[in-house]
Amino acid sequence: MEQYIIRGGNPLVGEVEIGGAKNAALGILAAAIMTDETVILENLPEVQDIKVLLEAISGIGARVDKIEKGKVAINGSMIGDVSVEYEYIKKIRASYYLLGALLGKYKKAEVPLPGGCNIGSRPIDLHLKGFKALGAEVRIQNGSIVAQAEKLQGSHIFLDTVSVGATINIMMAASMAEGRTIIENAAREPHVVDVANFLNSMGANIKGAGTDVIRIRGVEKLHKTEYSIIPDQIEAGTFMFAAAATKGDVMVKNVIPKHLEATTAKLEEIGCEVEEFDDAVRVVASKRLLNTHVKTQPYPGYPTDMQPQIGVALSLASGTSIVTESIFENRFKYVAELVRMGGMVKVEGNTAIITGVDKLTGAQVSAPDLRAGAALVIAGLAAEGITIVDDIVYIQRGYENFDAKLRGLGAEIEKVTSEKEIQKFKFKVV
Ligand SMILES: CC(=O)N[C@H]1[C@@H](OP(=O)(O)OP(=O)(O)OC[C@H]2O[C@@H](n3ccc(=O)[nH]c3=O)[C@H](O)[C@@H]2O)O[C@H](CO)[C@@H](O)[C@@H]1O
Ligand SMILES: C=C(OP(=O)(O)O)C(=O)O
Repeated sequence: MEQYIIRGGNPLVGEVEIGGAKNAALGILAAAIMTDETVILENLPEVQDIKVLLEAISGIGARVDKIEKGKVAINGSMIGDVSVEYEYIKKIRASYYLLGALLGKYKKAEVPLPGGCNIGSRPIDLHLKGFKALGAEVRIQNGSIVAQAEKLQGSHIFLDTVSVGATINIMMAASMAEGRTIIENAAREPHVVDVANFLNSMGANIKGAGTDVIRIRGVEKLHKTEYSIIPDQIEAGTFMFAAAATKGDVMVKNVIPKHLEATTAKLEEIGCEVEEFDDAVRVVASKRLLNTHVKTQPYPGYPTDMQPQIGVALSLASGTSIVTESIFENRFKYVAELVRMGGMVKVEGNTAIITGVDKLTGAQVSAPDLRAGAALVIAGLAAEGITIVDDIVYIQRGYENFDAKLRGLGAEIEKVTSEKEIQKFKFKVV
């Protein structure tokens, strides 16, 4: 079992390059099989979730050729099977995008109920409601969602809750439906826009992505394209908070600063300087962080995927902060681990009350999920002494070369697999 071992206390200083957005890439990979022509994708992050989805796509007969790092060619003309195997699906959430993609293209799909991080109950009723509104018959059978239709017919769909997954899934299926679909109360996340731009580059007709009303005129066929995925705003935000928590000075490169506005605003509120460039942001934290209140919201609000990272930074701020999680009911699992490192945090319902402490101290902790795991790494980097983070498989779902990128900023962090390696790290002279 791989673990991270960290000797905390070094301010992070230097430059870090951000990769492609995992959550955009997952939607785009699924959408890429909707044409029989070859699609070339660039800036794919080399993370576990992407590997799993690529395997699932090959598993149903699509051809996947790696051209170079982060660049693949996908050809969906040979898909012979519209039923996806559970082996792939149980590992990731975004496997549900194969439903919208296969239903749109073949008018039939069979995909096991998805996995992903255990951050809440995560229903997919809105995805299914959307497919039904497009005329599909949808049923759950032996643990799988089976959706099929004679033909898909455009429809007017109102999403009761703002859902990234449902918006993208319905958008994909509706792209190949007959007539016009309107999605109201649509999610506005940058990855929704990226998937829409990608589909449009394949010949789809989608307007309004990035607003809460998306209009789609269905087309019969989609065609080949070459497309480069947007930078990952959550990876970028994670490094921005790592800089803040360690009182560092980090230039986060290859980002779209506009996508980081909610994160930037909070960093400024807690006393960091954030300088914006065309495709980079620099975060400088020269004094003790200040307390604040934050509530997670759909984009352009503060992202739930950045909640654990700000929680850890606020545990080192002066005064009391309040963090409210309004998207998922189970996203405070890092708190128990943070308390073991000396954090003073109390969770009441969907709120964490954080009393800032002067310092955290290293401990052995477990990553409970992807972003909570990354946040515990930040805690370890800021803490005095040695921290060991277990269950880093969760972190590897969404961060490419996390430890190497952190080492590039002066962090002392290693990926280890044995007690011997841990001892070697502990006794390394610094
Ligand atoms: C692979 C991927 O892109 N994952 C992201 C995606 O997850 P995911 O697409 O699962 O999240 P959603 O945006 O759908 O969820 C938002 C809220 O809607 C609820 N809901 C959702 C669908 C549904 O059919 N019914 C329903 O009630 C959820 O329980 C949640 O409370 O967006 C989340 C919110 O930004 C992020 O935290 C995840 O990292
Ligand atoms: C929760 C996340 O991913 P998933 O929805 O795939 O579990 C995430 O990216 O933070």
